Amino acid sequence: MTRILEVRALSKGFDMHHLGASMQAFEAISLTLDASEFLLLKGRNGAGKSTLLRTLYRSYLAQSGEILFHSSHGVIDLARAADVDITLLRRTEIGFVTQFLQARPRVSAEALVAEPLRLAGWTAEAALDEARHWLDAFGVKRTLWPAYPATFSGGEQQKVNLARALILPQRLLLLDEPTASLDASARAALIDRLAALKAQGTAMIGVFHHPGDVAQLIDRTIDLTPDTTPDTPQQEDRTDVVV
Ligand SMILES: Nc1ncnc2c1ncn2[C@@H]1O[C@H](COP(=O)(O)OP(=O)(O)OP(=O)(O)O)[C@@H](O)[C@H]1O
Repeated sequence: MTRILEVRALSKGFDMHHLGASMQAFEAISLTLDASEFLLLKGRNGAGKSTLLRTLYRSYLAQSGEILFHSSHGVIDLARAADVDITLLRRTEIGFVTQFLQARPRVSAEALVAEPLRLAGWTAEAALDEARHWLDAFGVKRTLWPAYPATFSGGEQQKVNLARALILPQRLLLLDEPTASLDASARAALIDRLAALKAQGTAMIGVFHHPGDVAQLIDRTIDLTPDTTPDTPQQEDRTDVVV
């Protein structure tokens, strides 16, 4: 078993300056994740699922605790790593998949999807070929490939986003409701891609409104709702603790 992530006593709160108050999104979370494991985060609205994913990705700074990521270069605490290291890891080892595309002015859909490969050293031609393959796999119409995604429908933008986010195998993939508003064939393509990445060793932590979509991928479940007790067999097998 190859360890990918060890989260120790991780907490995150927000200062709400306009109210002169702070609120705790989650507190003292500990978990481990190995290669090829898929961990489902569940919990009621506002339980902190998205905030935990964003804290792991370092979009948010942790309040306390450790996020020990076993990178290909050694163990690094994502809670404390320098921004430059985080940028590099995001390029090569840690992916974040949401339903929202960050379109850029005058960048075509195919160029946007090819970009991670270009940054990884692929030639322009090979990267474009691969990008087109994934745009096709996710069901983006051929006529849209050279167009700018800013004007695409929500679902089309989401498919471009998935192609871009999943084109390169990563060590760790954070999934924040990636199936929301996808049509059935794109959902099937996404699940196929996640299954292939999992088989190749990618570890995944995901939030899904309809976990049934990914039922066959889930190895363990953690409930972030405060005061919940483990309720799945997978959890009882393991020592992960959410307090
Ligand atoms: N940037 C922020 N500033 C202040 N409070 C925030 C911020 N982001 C999230 N919160 C608060 O943190 C709590 C957890 O939010 P989060 O979005 O992580 O919940 P969630 O479990 O993903 O919810 P949902 O199922 O509704 O998507 C909520 O009470 C939310 O209001």
